[in-house]
Amino acid sequence: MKRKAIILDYMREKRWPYLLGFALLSISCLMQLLIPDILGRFTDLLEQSRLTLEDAGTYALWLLAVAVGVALFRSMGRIYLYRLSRMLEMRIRNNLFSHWEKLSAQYFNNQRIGDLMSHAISDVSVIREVTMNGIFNIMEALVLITFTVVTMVSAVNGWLTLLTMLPLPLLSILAYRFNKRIQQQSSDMQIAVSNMTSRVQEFIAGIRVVKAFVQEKAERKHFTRDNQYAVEMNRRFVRSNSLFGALSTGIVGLSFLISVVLGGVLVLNGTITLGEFVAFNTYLSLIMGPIENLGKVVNQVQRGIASEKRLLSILETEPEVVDDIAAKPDIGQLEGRIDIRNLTFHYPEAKEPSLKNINLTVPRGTSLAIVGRVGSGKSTLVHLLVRLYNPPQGTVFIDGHDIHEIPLRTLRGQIGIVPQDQFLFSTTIRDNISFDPNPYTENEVEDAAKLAQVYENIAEFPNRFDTALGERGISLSGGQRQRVSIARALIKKPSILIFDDSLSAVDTITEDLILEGLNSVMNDRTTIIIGHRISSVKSADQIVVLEEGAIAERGTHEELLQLQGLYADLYHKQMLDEEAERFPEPSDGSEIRAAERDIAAAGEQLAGTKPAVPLSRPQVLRGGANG
Ligand SMILES: Nc1ncnc2c1ncn2[C@@H]1O[C@H](COP(=O)(O)OP(=O)(O)OP(=O)(O)O)[C@@H](O)[C@H]1O
Repeated sequence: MKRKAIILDYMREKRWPYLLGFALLSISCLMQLLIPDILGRFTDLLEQSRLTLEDAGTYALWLLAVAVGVALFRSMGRIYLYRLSRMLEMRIRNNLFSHWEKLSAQYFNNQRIGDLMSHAISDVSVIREVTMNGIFNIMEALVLITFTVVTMVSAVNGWLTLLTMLPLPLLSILAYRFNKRIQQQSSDMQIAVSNMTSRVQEFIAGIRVVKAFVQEKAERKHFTRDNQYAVEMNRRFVRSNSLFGALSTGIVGLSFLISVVLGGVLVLNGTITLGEFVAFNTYLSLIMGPIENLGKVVNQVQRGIASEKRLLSILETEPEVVDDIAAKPDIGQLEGRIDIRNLTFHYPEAKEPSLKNINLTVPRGTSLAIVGRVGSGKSTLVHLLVRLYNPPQGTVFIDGHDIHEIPLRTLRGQIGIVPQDQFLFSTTIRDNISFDPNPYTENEVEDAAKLAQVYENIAEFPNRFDTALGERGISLSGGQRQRVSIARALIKKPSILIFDDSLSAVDTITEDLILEGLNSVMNDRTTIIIGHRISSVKSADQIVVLEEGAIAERGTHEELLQLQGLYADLYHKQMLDEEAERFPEPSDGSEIRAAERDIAAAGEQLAGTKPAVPLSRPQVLRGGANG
């Protein structure tokens, strides 16, 4: 649905509650008009020496009653209007969150977290301010100024009113002149704050890298620069705001000066009474606040428009990956046969395709392993299977259905993916494992953890499955995190299970245990394993080697070895490395040096890079094909 205006649409929808708030405020404004009148009458009686003690008491009681009434209705109106704007704030945040949920992975690739946080916090708060204080001030100003001016004309003097009001149009001209500048500065200020937020967020997420590379000083320098810039932007904004505030106060003061001078002359020549003069100046002081506030409201509204524009640009971003019109809701259980036909895929704005003419069939219940260098397109291929990105129509099929025909919920609900980035939420291990719309029993959570070979680790934690994880599961080791994310995919008992380089952080013995365990549950299910270790891919029913987005080799482990290509090179390199490890201290070192030369040569050939130092085992195993 296209949204035209967040604030106006909301006010239109809540017009009756807003009218009620307006009515409460109007009553308080009208009651305020009684105060100058009471003071005027009191002054006239005093001047004519006709004031009795009883009159004084009555006037005092009236003033008290009016003050209580004004306070009561004004605060009721304020509370009421504030509640409406808090509800709008909550609604925008919810809409923003659910809209973000619909947007594609590509959208988030192009955004910085700081910008998103700034939209969620600053922009929404600015809108709340506009609808809270802004609308309150506009309503109060409209009612109070209109009624007061009418009373000033009818009850005191038309000319005096006209002349004292004369400087006020200057306020509108001033607001117009400041309009663009303040809006631009508000946006610069928000960008500066979001730059700073992004830097802090990135610094905290990468704290270990920063420390390991001794980059604290450099990071501090960058942060100080961003911080100074944010303060400077804020200063510019405050300077313009203050200048505007000062000039508008000056204009209001000028009108007060005219009132005192001209009003004094009118009293002296007997055109108005002293009581009317006092009442007139009290009327004027009543509208001074609202007139000043009008100036502020102009600023608030300007900032609100800028924030509304930014929020609308997010809320109007069309989600790229949605259920197609062709989606068939009756597609239920998937069996897991995968067919990929002539798949060529470009990321938006990428010059080169990341996948080129892929043709592949994975029968139900079989396993496919994908190996290849860094950036050869392995993750892209599996991301297309879960439609994190949209493959072209007619290229990817599951059980014979084009995946565009399979409702997203069905598709993703039946594919268990263990992503390369084993992101865990800052909640308990149990919640991380059972992260699925379906509820799971304690036994199911434990079974998944057992299959993923992480049960024993969890059982050793004092709170077992209730152990809370820090941000990104910081209290777990890399291997433990990887296994918890494996358990999270296994618990769904998916028709298709995908490991995107997800066994890299576990040792080979644990890897064997995980793969063995999987055999028992994956009988009828299809498995795709992306890996760099031969040990994790060699028993797959078919193995494909990707090279620059295209399938360079395919076959079983034995077939690929016979082919003597990239796969065989990777295998020999890893074998050599294992040999080197088995004979750590040869008599004169010549064997290990020879092995190291072979490994380095294989590494260069496969990864296209020249290792600066002889490779150690883990480097070879994980860095061979992926450089
Ligand atoms: N969101 C994206 N937008 C544009 N290009 C992308 C995007 N994601 C990946 N690429 C590019 O697509 C190509 C394939 O990337 P992909 O992540 O699929 O490689 P990979 O084989 O999984 O690498 P690795 O072994 O490092 O995981 C690379 O050239 C990469 O730079």
